[in-house]
Amino acid sequence: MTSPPPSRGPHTACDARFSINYRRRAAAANQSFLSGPGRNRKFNGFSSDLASFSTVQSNHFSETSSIVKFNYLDLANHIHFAYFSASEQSIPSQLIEHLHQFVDSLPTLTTMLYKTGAIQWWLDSRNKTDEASRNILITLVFLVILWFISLVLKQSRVQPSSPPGPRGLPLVGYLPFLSPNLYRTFSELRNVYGSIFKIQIGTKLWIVISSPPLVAELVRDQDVTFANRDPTVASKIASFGPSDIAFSNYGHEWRKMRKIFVSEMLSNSRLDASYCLRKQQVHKMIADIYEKAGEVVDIGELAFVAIMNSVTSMVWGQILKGSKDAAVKAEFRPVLQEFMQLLAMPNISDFFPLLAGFDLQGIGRRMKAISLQCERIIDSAINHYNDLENNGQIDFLGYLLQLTKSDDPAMSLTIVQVKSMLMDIVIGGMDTSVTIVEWAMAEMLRHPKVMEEVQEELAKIVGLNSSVEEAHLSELKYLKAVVKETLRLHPPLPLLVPHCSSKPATVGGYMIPKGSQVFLNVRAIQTDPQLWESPLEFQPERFMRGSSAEAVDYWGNHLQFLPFGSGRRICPGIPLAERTVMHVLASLLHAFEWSLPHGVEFVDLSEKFGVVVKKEKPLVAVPSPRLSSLKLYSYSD
Ligand code: HEM
Repeated sequence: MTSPPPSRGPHTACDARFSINYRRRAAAANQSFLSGPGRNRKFNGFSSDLASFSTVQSNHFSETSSIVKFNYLDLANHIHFAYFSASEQSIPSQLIEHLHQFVDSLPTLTTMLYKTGAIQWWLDSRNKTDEASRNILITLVFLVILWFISLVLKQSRVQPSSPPGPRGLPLVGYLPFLSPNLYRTFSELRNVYGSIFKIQIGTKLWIVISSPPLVAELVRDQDVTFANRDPTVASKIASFGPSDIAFSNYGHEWRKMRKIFVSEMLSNSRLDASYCLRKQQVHKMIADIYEKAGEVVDIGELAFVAIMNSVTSMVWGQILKGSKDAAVKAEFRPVLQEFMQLLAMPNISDFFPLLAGFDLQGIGRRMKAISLQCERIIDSAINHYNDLENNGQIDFLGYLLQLTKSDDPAMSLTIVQVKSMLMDIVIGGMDTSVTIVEWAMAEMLRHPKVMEEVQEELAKIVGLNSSVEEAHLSELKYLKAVVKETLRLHPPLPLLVPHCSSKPATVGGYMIPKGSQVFLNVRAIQTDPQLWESPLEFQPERFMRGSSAEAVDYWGNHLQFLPFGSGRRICPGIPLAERTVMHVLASLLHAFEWSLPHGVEFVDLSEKFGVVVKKEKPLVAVPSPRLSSLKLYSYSD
């Protein structure tokens, strides 16, 4: 073995260039590494190794041709640069570790090669053949190292893992294990898999989320990505396409319809203007109940009639009068009931789109028939409007029909959009509001002290010689707390309306593929013991002044309480829902004392899962009048 060549003083220009580059990059890399926990140790180790190695070797190499030195230093420089770039990307820690090990071993490897004479051969080579072999070798080594680094970089781009979830059967996935009460299945799976899990149902991937931080990632950080819908076969038919607000994808037409809905149709001024229509229906309900004082009445049924009448009055005003109006309403009710049932039915066509053409359960066919009936009812109202040119009625239908003639593309609607928006009000607004009235009354019958307190508040604010008006509602703080507590324990849509991802996204560190259906389990969040004290107790006081949840509202700002959702898809009907539910409840409790029928000892709170989660058994109770004047119970058309 020949001894190492002696040092020949100062470094060449090439060394200097390497040294400047090296120092510049090392400084930058150090800075970057210092910002990442636990990385600086390795990097500093590597840089000092490489620096000392480069100094030692540059002394040894000074005897050899500058090409060799250039090649070697350039190679080191490239490795270092590639290593640095690799480190800049978020490479999984295991890969980083491998890369560190490899780079750390470079000086040792080279010393080994030197000792075995390989480098000496390289340095000593003088003839052309050796030089060519040496250059080929350098190129090969360089290529191998680049290949290794590119492999590491490629692996670093491995997608985050998919959320945990139960295994299903081949083809059908978890479908056979779903209970009709989806909420129950989701709660059981949450106990096993945590706040985010996936379920494969046929070809569909469901993601279920049930913690406020994950909800925030969805409805705040990535709201647009998750603002799509994946409507079922039945809901597509029901929403004419879909061409409505509830089932259309996020996009220009959806934004336009929603804007018209929120800022025009449900604006405070328009709701104030249509108050007389709602008020009439509430008075009619009180008069009807008075007729049955002392008898057992079905509260859900009464609320349904009052709310359906007030919603349909707002939708097509008073253009359908007397017997025509009564006939339409009588026809509408069973149609609506079947409509809701079909919407809630699990449909094979939704889980296996290839089978949709066969409509194996006949849900599509039945939904088409029901939708036609609804369309016929809406058409008959539209025809009346067309007959009564300039009749001055500016209810929802009149207003929307005007927009079909608008030249402004930002406001113009097609007739199909008008019909589907009317259906949104009827479908979205009716069952939800009726259900909340029924649950609130059920809870108050179970908690007579709460009912007493609401009635005391009503007596104080409204007085026993007046009827409740919408103007009183803002002062009824305790009743509002009762409504909030009911929405917390019995949200009508406990899983909201499923959202759908328009592109791949990451939530909670897990990969959510494009087209996944995402369920936000708000009911689980609203009864989470880590977020709520005594979460299963009905305690409206928790929302009253001075209590922990005093400031918690349902406008999507507090992610522990989301009965109407949050983000772009939040329910646009809150202003109308608030007025309707509060007015009906306040009137029922102000006008009557309520007691359980003879022989009934407790109120059963069992649930029936559907599009809306209702009471399984109808709520029945006995009313007795409590107002001072008979006039307050009278009603005339
Ligand atoms: C107590 C009564 C109500 C409750 C609890 C309720 C709840 C909800 C919920 C949870 C959503 C889904 C939000 C989401 O996907 O993130 C929703 C959507 C919707 N609600 Fe309501 N709602 C009520 C009343 C109303 C009323 C009165 C109307 C109509 C006047 C209405 C119209 C709609 C519409 C059109 C959507 C679809 C919004 C969209 O997809 O952009 N809702 N509602």
